[in-house]
Formats: sequence, C-alpha cells, structure tokens
Amino acid sequence: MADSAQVPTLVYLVTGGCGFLGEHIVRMLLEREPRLRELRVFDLHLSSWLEELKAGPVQVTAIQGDVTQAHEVAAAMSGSHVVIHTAGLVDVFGKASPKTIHKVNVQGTQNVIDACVQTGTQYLVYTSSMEVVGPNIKGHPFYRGNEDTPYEAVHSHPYPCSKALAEQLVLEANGRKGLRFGGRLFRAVPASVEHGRVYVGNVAWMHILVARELEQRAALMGGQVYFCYDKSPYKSYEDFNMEFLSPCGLRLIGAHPLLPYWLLVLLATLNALLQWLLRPLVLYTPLLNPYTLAMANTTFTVSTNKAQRHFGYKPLFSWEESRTRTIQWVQAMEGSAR
Ligand SMILES: NC(=O)C1=CN([C@@H]2O[C@H](COP(=O)(O)OP(=O)(O)OC[C@H]3O[C@@H](n4cnc5c(N)ncnc54)[C@H](O)[C@@H]3O)[C@@H](O)[C@H]2O)C=CC1
Ligand SMILES: C[C@@H](CO)CCC[C@@H](C)[C@H]1CC[C@H]2[C@@H]3[C@H](O)CC4=CC(=O)CC[C@]4(C)[C@H]3CC[C@]12C
Repeated sequence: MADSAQVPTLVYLVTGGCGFLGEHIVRMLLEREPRLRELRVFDLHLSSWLEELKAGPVQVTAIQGDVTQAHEVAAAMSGSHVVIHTAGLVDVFGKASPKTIHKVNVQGTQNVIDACVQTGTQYLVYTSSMEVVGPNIKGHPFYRGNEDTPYEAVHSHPYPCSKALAEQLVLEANGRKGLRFGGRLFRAVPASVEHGRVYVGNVAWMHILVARELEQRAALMGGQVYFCYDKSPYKSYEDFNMEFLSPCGLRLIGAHPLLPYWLLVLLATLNALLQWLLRPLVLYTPLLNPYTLAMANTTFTVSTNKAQRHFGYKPLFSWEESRTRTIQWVQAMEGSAR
C-alpha cells in the first residue's frame, strides 16, 4: 500500500505558470511531486509547450486567465489544495504604468488570497522579490544579509513598491479563515454512516430538465420517481458538512462519536419532552431530537443513473464547483448574520 506521500491526490494551481519561473515550477512539479493528481497552469498568455505536458499521468489543465479578474482566479482555484502564485509584471524599465504594475502585482495577489479563502485552498506560496528589501532609495548596501538582517526598506519605484505591498498582503493573510467561527464541533455520528447529499444547484437543474422533457417523454417519464444525485462524496452527515466548515475555520473533534449512542438518545428524548412542555410558552426546536438523531445515524445513499437514462440529466455543477459555491454561501450567511 503506497503511503499517502506517494498517492496522487493533490491539485496544484500555478499562476504565471508560463513565465520564466513558472515554467520551471510546472516542469519540476511534474517530475518531483508524486502526490500531484492535477496541475492547473493559469496564465494570461498560455504557451504551446503546455500541450506536450498533457501526455503524462498527471492531469495538466491550461487555464488562460487574468489575476486581476477575481472571478477568473476563483474559478481556477476551485478545488485546489495548493496555489503557487508567480504571476506578475516584472518591470523596472517603465514599459507598464505604475497603475498597471499595482493592478497586476498587488490587486492580482489580493484576488489570489481572496480566492484561497473563498474556495478553501489552504496553502499559498507567493513569489516575492529581493526588491522588497532593497536596495533602498538611499543606496544602502545589503552585504550578505539574511531574512533577519535589519535593513531600512524604503522604495519609490512602482515594481518594488508593488512587490512589498503584495508580500505584506500575503503575510497578513497567513492563518486567515473564511469565517471567524474558529470553533469546534464534537462528532456525534460515526464517520461510517454514509448520508446522501446533493448540491442545490444540481437539484434545481434536474427539476428544470424534468419539466422541459416531460411533455416530449410523457409515456416514459410520467408517474416515475427519480433520485437526485451528483458527484458529492459519500460521507457522514457531519464529515460532509466539514467540507464547507473546515475552510471557514471550524474543526470536528473526534474520530468517533464522543458520546455513546444511548446517551444521545436520552438527550434527544429530553429535548422532545422539553419541546412538549415548553410549547404553551415558547417554541423550542433543538437540532437534536429523536427523529434527527435517527436520520443522522442511518446510512442512506443512492447510486443511480435513471435520470440520465430517462431524460439526459447530468449534474450541472462539479463537486469542486458545488463545494466552492457552498463555502461562499456559508461565508455570505455569516456576513449577513453579523
Ligand atoms: N525574474 C526575476 O529576476 C525575478 C522575478 N521575481 C518574481 O517572480 C515572479 C515570476 O517572474 P518571472 O517568471 O521572472 O516573470 P515572467 O514575466 O517570465 O512571468 C510572469 C508570468 O506571469 C504572467 N502574467 C502577467 N500578468 C498576468 C496576469 N494579469 N494574469 C495572469 N498571468 C499574468 C505572464 O504572462 C508570465 O507568464 C514574479 O512575481 C516576479 O515578481 C522575483 C525575483 C526575481
Ligand atoms: C445529531 C446531530 C449531531 O451533529 C446531527 C443532526 C443532523 C440532522 C439535523 C440532519 C441529519 C439528516 C438530515 C435530514 C436528511 O438530510 C434528509 C432530509 C430530507 C429532506 O427532505 C428535508 C431535510 C432532511 C429531513 C434533513 C434534515 C436535517 C437532518 C435530520
């Protein structure tokens, strides 16, 4: 059994992947990162040499995009585990305006950071520059210094200013969570209890397709029941929720339920009793009641393609897109709850 360090499970995104440094990173990842499942190469200008890389075992996805466009960055980031952000304007010759340099190097980096937070990509590697340190505008030498050597970094040129600002954004974003939950949830349901979940966008899409095809295929579809499904992973109710809550800073404590099932049944029953006793005064509606506990603890998953066979249904949103959109929705809900 290959250890996890060797199993290709990771998705990397390299911005500026067609640049001088980016190409070296792309080629080296393919040669030296055994955990790589997919390598996304994001660049304003895609190079033809990318095509030769697609013949290998790792999925190489070329994405033409602009880091100054937040939605393009988020779309490329969706489902990535690691992003290496090298895209930038290297210009100390006045080819580009200070505004353009700032837009690409600073706003582009902010867009990458925001996309990480939105999509739950936890690891960002940023290519900074020695110019962030110096030489400063006073011409002070920096002789064989290190990261801790004191030096007055004072810049006026657009490029070093942009790299210094971008680096500061990245450093400040370290440890940032989508939400300020930062809380802990305690497992109550065994991880082995699979529960079927489907992204709401795919549920909506199936409804649209059924309504559209019903008239033409009434003989086949009339009176039929169709399970709704997509590529959402089979997980316990709580583990599935963590796909969206982990990127928002929540942690699920315990590999196994922390309380014995009989105690959960007792607590659920007490909740039901309390609800009954309090009903004349207040509506008490706890998450945990006998019904919800039973549902959460009963494996219920489907595997079917009847909807595809009968009316050509295919999920509109991939798992990665569904997950990203749900994380964004959770974050928006948290923002409106403040
Ligand atoms: N070349 C050098 O000596 C040094 C470079 N760096 C940094 O390394 C990184 C990469 O630099 P190089 O590979 O040398 O430059 P490069 O110009 O060869 O590569 C930059 C890549 O970014 C892409 N890019 C530019 N604007 C973009 C945008 N708006 N959206 C998406 N992609 C965009 C370009 O198409 C190019 O492929 C930059 O962040 C630079 O600041 C740091 C220190 C030294
Ligand atoms: C015991 C708790 C410890 O974390 C977990 C409680 C989870 C419950 C609130 C949910 C477990 C199963 C859910 C239901 C299931 O997904 C099927 C459903 C289908 C529907 O048509 C409506 C929603 C629901 C009943 C759903 C509701 C929430 C759960 C009971």
